[in-house]
Amino acid sequence: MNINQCDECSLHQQNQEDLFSGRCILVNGPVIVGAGPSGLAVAAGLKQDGVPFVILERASCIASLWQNRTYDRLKLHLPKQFCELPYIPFPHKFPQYPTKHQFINYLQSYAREFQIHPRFNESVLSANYDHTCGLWRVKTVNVAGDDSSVEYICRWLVVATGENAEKVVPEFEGMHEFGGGVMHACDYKSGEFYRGKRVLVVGCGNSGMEVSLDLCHHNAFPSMVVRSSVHVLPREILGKSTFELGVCLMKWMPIWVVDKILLLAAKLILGNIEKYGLKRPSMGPLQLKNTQGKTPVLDIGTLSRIRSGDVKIVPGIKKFLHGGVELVNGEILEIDSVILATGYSSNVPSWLKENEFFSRDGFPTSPFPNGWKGKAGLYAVGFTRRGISGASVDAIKVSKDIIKIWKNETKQKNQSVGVSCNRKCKP
Ligand SMILES: Cc1cc2nc3c(=O)[nH]c(=O)nc-3n(C[C@H](O)[C@H](O)[C@H](O)COP(=O)(O)OP(=O)(O)OC[C@H]3O[C@@H](n4cnc5c(N)ncnc54)[C@H](O)[C@@H]3O)c2cc1C
Ligand SMILES: NC(=O)C1=CN([C@@H]2O[C@H](COP(=O)(O)OP(=O)(O)OC[C@H]3O[C@@H](n4cnc5c(N)ncnc54)[C@H](OP(=O)(O)O)[C@@H]3O)[C@@H](O)[C@H]2O)C=CC1
Ligand SMILES: O=C(O)C(=O)Cc1c[nH]c2ccccc12
Repeated sequence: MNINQCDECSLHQQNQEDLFSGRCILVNGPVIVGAGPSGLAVAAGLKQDGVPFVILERASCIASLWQNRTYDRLKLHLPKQFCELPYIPFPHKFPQYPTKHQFINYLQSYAREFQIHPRFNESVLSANYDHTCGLWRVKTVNVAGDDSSVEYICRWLVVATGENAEKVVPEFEGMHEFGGGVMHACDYKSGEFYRGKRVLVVGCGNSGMEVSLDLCHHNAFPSMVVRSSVHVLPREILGKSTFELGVCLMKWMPIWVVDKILLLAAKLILGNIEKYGLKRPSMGPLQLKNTQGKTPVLDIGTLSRIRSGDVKIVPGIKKFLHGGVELVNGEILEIDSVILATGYSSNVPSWLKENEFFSRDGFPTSPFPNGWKGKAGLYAVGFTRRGISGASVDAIKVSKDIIKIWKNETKQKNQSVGVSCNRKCKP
């Protein structure tokens, strides 16, 4: 067997064609899938203690959600202290709500500081636990052109592919007859391409709301589909972040009481929003986020555009027609373009061959704070439905746990030098 030590990432490269049609690489440490904030935070923790690892990233850059799949004017909507990764704070000069460019710059210097070098353009196709040898087998395909595949073999597998890995694109009757442009919000960059156009924005989460506002800024005419209900909260209450207020109150009282307080404040500040067609869910905003992952809208100005009539609220879609749409109330709207702000899903079930730790929706079965560690060296980071601060909490726990075991195992291995490993991996 030809085993090479790779200096860059402490890999043992094993050129054994009979194991797998592509290359087979034995990793001395964890494989981390995803180089977004979650993957980077785990990597940083490991680096600090000298534990080697490999990060696999399907895109050609770190934080691809932020770099490739968000619109130009996006800002963080939680205050900066809730969006920092462990170990390195944001620069002091950052505003309360950093822009996406500031956030990306921070993540890039974070990766530089910890010398994190992901293997870009490697999309993980499958990961199986091999009971025979007690190791994970992670297969990737190179998506940059040559389609070559690699199998990584490792003791620990960290899933950091995110809650927003894939866009949700619903099917609508008559969509192919529509004839105008249709794009998902993740491909929307700016309203400048929609000047003077009638745009149907499907969905009223933070994406739908913010895309509609951006369209207004560019003199387009958005109609936003609200098919069920939505919680809209002011981003600030009496000058203090609503999110921060919620976090503070939750230390002292049950979540449903906090929800009542936030809703009362929202009513005083925003008035009755139901009269605009924005029906509120029966469950409170934080409880809904915690149990179903539905994020409340933190209003950054769309509501005043709804009040003024610049953003029209419309009910659910019945079907698309040529150059228009029929709504469930029978109304027919003429439109030029459609933006699907219909959300995202986890992609874990498509590649992780495991059915205990992760459920079929691609989230860990155990809720926060217990969803970070599975069996047989499997970990999850960034599936807490608590944004970047939740991911940071996970990342610290995961890296500490792996460091502890890795150090123990390395010590034992060093103590038993000369004893050869009799574990075998079958192809
Ligand atoms: C528009 C938008 C704005 C947001 N704003 C905020 C905010 O202000 N504050 C906040 O706290 N949270 C916010 N969030 C929540 C968001 O989930 C986090 O900000 C953060 O990006 C999560 O980091 P992550 O690393 O877990 O996931 P991601 O950032 O999605 O990173 C996952 C990485 O995994 C890669 N990947 C996925 N599948 C594979 C595969 N099979 N093989 C290899 N690589 C793979 C992806 O390409 C991606 O780079 C926002 C989300 C969105 C969509
Ligand atoms: N500034 C920021 O920081 C921003 C943050 N984000 C975050 O990104 C994440 C994703 O947000 P977002 O992209 O808004 O996704 P969400 O999942 O929050 O919202 C999806 C929306 O699409 C609607 N929808 C889905 N399918 C259909 C359908 N077939 N017909 C009509 N409506 C449909 C949903 O309605 P229903 O509820 O009825 O299912 C819902 O209103 C969130 O966590 C959000 O907070 C997003 C934008 C900006
Ligand atoms: O922006 C997001 O998607 C987040 O997940 C951040 C977040 C976590 N918990 C919340 C509660 C209310 C609004 C946003 C969030």
